[in-house]
Amino acid sequence: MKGPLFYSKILLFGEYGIIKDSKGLSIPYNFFKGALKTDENPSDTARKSNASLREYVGYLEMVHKNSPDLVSFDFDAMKADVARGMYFDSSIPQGYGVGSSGALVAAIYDKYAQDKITVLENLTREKLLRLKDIFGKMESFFHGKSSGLDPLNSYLSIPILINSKDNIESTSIPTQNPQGKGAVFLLDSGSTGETAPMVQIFMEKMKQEGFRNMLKDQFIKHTDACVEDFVSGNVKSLFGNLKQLSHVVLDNFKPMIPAKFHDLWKKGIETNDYYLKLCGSGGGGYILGFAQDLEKAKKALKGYNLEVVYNF
Ligand SMILES: Nc1ncnc2c1ncn2[C@@H]1O[C@H](COP(=O)(O)OP(=O)(O)O)[C@@H](O)[C@H]1O
Ligand SMILES: C[C@@](O)(CCOP(=O)(O)O)CC(=O)O
Repeated sequence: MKGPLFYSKILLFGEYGIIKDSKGLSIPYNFFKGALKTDENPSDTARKSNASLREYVGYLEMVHKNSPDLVSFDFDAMKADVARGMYFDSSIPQGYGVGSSGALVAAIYDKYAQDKITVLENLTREKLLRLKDIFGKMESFFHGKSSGLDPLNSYLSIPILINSKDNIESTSIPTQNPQGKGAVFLLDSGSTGETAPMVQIFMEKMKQEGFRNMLKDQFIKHTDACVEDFVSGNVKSLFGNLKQLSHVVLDNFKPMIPAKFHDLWKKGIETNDYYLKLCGSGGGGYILGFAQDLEKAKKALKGYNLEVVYNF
């Protein structure tokens, strides 16, 4: 893969909550990546990607028309490249919660945005927020309401901490301990999920007062506590809060958890061998797991495909 590369991300905490006003923490995941490319003899996948970019150009024109002050692009170059068959050559699985659309959005902004905010300049809080706004609009094409955090993470390739809607910063996370027994891992659900309908379900649920209260008093409370614990390296407290978060998600975000994982999710909470949470919008794709003792978790999850992404 040539050209600037854009990586997948893992939203450790904050899915759905960050659309409202929770904290969030997102880290680059360099295992998967993508770049814009043009081939002499495009494959079927390349053609399909190109067709989707064709539609995307029209959407971006509309975004620019509606909000000319937000962002503008070199549309002539973009259209010419797309007509020549440009596509997003990407190993990032789609609908797996690791930000395939985010990386694509970051790549398009990087190549075609005018007066773009670059990675090299001093990224003040204002610039980060502006980028997040632009990316939120750009990514909406792929899944309706978007916080813009996925493309921001992919564009900057650094961990991003969301303190609240209008307070975000780049951050560092505690260094990994390769000898540590604890781990964060991805669990492959074996099927893809679709972000758009999941976000739609969430927005529908938000019309109910009971759900809104649960979100504020439980989901966001535990999410915020997890973010604080993770960033400060407070592992003991983190696992207490993770258990509560896992529980609240199982009780209130059932459509986002593939049915065949409901029992496994519950078993983790009961045995404390591991705690599961959503990875991105859910509905399929990856599920994110946390274990204090990875070997124990592996035994309990025998037969499932685990990919370790962080060691405590
Ligand atoms: N390589 C690609 N080429 C063209 N479009 C892509 C590519 N990768 C992702 N997309 C677009 O992004 C969508 C998936 O993004 P999304 O629903 O946000 O899921 P996720 O971010 O979890 O992968 C796809 O349906 C497709 O429209
Ligand atoms: C559900 C949400 O909070 C995260 C979505 O992540 P993904 O598109 O599934 O990678 C939406 C968003 O913040 O853009």
